[in-house]
Amino acid sequence: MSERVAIIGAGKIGEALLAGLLASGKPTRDLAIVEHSAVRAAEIADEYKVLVTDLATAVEHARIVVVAVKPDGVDGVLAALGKLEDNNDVERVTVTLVAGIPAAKFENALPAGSPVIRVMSNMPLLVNEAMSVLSTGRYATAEQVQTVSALLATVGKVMVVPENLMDAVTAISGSGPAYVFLLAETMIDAGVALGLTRAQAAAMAKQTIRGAGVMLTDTGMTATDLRAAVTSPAGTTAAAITELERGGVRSAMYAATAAAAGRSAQLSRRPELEGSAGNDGGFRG
Ligand SMILES: NC(=O)C1=CN([C@@H]2O[C@H](COP(=O)(O)OP(=O)(O)OC[C@H]3O[C@@H](n4cnc5c(N)ncnc54)[C@H](OP(=O)(O)O)[C@@H]3O)[C@@H](O)[C@H]2O)C=CC1
Ligand SMILES: O=C(O)[C@@H]1CCC=N1
Repeated sequence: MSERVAIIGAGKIGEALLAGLLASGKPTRDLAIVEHSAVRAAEIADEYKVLVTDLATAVEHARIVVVAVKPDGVDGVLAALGKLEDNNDVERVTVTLVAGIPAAKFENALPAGSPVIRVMSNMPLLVNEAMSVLSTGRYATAEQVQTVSALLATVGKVMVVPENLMDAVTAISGSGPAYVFLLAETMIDAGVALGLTRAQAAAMAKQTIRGAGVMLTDTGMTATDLRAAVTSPAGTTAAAITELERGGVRSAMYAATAAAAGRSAQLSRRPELEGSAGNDGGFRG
């Protein structure tokens, strides 16, 4: 893959994408970063030895322009992209990683017919284990979808869905790593409460979640069958699961993901709400 990629916004997800692409072998010369914050820009240039530059320079030869700013920053990016002279000799595809914002918003602001692909990826980009889910805008060609899919396949798994599923995707795989990290955090605290040192509990929780994750992806067994395999009749796991059910773990997950999907839908109508406390209680991923 030799296409030059410009990433606008080198925050948490922009950096994760950058780091993942570099780790997967993409040459530094094929990447360019645009970052608002001068401090952050200097950190990224220092850490990754990559070109951090202005929008016009970054976009000039880019085949793929990735927008990785918060929803309330999209208008600013689109205004700046709209002011650029389109003297590119290659056709450019805009990839938006922004939660909640429809591809049509980009298509309406960019020059007529501009190809746009909306992607919900997730933080494991950083370790080349992302789940990236694409939906195709009105003007993106099959070849462009293939190009972007191939790029994202270097940093994890890729799936294509209709855009009306993107709020659900955001709730499951976009925000999903945070649910697992919360579980890990809680298991570690609970282990300390049971008498383990924090280091012991952390090592056990991390390896247990890693091992369970590999079993989920690599054995071909369902989550239900795997859980049953661990649960001996009248054993310790059954005792634990009885308490998790009593605590409403399933209904909490349904409610949590419904809240995330609702928030994504809300952002599509009111991106300026991003950053304000909504039904997520103000906690941010
Ligand atoms: N974090 C995650 O796990 C995931 C995030 N996303 C999506 O990715 C997007 C970014 O999220 P995240 O990385 O967490 O947010 P961050 O706030 O960490 O990163 C956004 C970065 O973009 C910069 N920025 C804002 N406007 C511009 C601009 N016009 N030009 C250049 N840089 C700009 C910001 O600078 P400054 O702070 O100075 O404004 C900031 O450094 C969001 O839309 C989110 O929905 C999607 C999937 C997962
Ligand atoms: O919390 C958020 O809004 C972003 C989108 C998915 C993960 N983080």
